[in-house]
Amino acid sequence: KLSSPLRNIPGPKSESFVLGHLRELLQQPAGLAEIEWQRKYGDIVRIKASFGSEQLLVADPKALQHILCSGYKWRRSPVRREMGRLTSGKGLAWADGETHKRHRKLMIPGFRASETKHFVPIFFACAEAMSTEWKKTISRSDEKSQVFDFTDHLSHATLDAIGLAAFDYDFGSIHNHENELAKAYQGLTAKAFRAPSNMGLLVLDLFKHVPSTVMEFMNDHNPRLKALHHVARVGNDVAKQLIAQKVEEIEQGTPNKDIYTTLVQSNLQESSKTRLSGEELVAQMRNLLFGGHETTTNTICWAAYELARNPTLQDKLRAEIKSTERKIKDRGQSEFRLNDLEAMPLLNAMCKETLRYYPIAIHLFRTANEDDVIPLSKPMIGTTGKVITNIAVPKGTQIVGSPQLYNRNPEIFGEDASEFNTDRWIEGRIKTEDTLGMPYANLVTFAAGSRSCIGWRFAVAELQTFIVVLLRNFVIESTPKLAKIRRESALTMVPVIEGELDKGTQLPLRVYLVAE
Ligand code: HEM
Repeated sequence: KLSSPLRNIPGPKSESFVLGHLRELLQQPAGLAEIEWQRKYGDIVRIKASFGSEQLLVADPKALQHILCSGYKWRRSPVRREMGRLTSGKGLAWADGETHKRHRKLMIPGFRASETKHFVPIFFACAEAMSTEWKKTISRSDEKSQVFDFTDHLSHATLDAIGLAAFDYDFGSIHNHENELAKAYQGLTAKAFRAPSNMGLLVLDLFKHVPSTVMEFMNDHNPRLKALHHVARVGNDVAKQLIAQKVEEIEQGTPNKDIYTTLVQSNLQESSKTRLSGEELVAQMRNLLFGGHETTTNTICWAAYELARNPTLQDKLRAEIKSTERKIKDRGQSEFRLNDLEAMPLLNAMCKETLRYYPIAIHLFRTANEDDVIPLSKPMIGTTGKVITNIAVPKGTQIVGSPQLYNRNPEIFGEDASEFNTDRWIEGRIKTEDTLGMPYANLVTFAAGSRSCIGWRFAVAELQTFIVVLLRNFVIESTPKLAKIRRESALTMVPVIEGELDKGTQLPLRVYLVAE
């Protein structure tokens, strides 16, 4: 299309006019097509959405930083915000512009480093509770080891962790699988978003032409979304009870240290103009549950997957854990604090490498709210052979930011960036100068800018803790099915087994007790 403002940007031809590249982007194993496109066309690729509409796949560091850190010049795309509303109500992930700024300001205090350190004992308790269950199962069997599906067990343990840390709410999910809220949230993303049909992809893309009120009405009355409607009802009821309880504790002068209490407390101090409404407060709770549960479950799973494949790395990490335990004992204490976790070089290399290689939030969808010029890290050759140093785009342009591609940039992460290798962090082979405003380790896994992940410190501390607890208790071993594990695209990047997709997320690993 000659009139297209993006016509000079190279990209693949699409085989389907109706669906463009949506199937390659959203149906295939996460990243497969993208990696191929990057290899062929570079860090900015023009791809098609439905009926010939165009979007840019962006992995260029400077372009990504420009877009993500533009304040509200580039907005989270309306369809993604609607997904935020469906999963969590009109809270932080849905809010836009000034409303988003207001929500975010009130949510931030619960996520500072000073708050995160209080959550570490909770993470340890949940990870240990899961380990105790595993030890019981192993001791009851005739074998010295057992195969556990990590996706299932970790999802219970991390649900308990987010419940206690964020709300002081005990799902009791490790021991009891009957809690209604827990059941509603278990595997929600995979249930709601895995393997969308061609029709599903088309409808999702066409929503970009539909006004948000119409989109909301259609979705609220769509019987196919009943799992999400159910989660909304159950979540709202629990959130209302929790708010009443928090307000009472604050009034009695006995507030807890969870994230939700901090939010309710900050909100009480706000002026009536900026204060969050009851509906907005309720939505924040569901935002935290949705944003903070399956994301961490799957990230810990991918870390365990890499550990199972690499016994030497496990041994080295276990040695680092043992030596830190001795230091903690020498100072008369018994358990790790946040400082101890952060002072462990290999543990942190493992966390960074896991988050680099498995950025579970697969895409960052943004729409230009005004005409703009996107700068590039390095010039590229356009389709006409002309050198392009920046890209002028009109208001309404859609981009898909790709953490998977950015995180594999060899100029930042080294020539072997397409492999999992913790050494790159230990040896300091990462380009850290001119970091792009990414919150953690120069990675775009948690996005960047005004809509970056608010829970990144929470997520990193939880990942650190679960690796420590898993490895001080167990040796993790591969199983024959490991060769068939693939990264499935389900809004987040989840492990599934080739040939067993109908079983949903799975990661069966063999676990032995660690020798004393
Ligand atoms: C490894 C774990 C995690 C990853 C990789 C991750 C990644 C992300 C990314 C990429 C975004 C931006 C999405 C976008 O703009 O399109 C985001 C937003 C968000 N995350 Fe996380 N996240 C993780 C864990 C958490 C945790 C533990 C919490 C809460 C306890 C959380 C709460 C949120 C919320 C509320 C937002 C919306 C922020 C806003 O729009 O202002 N996330 N996350």
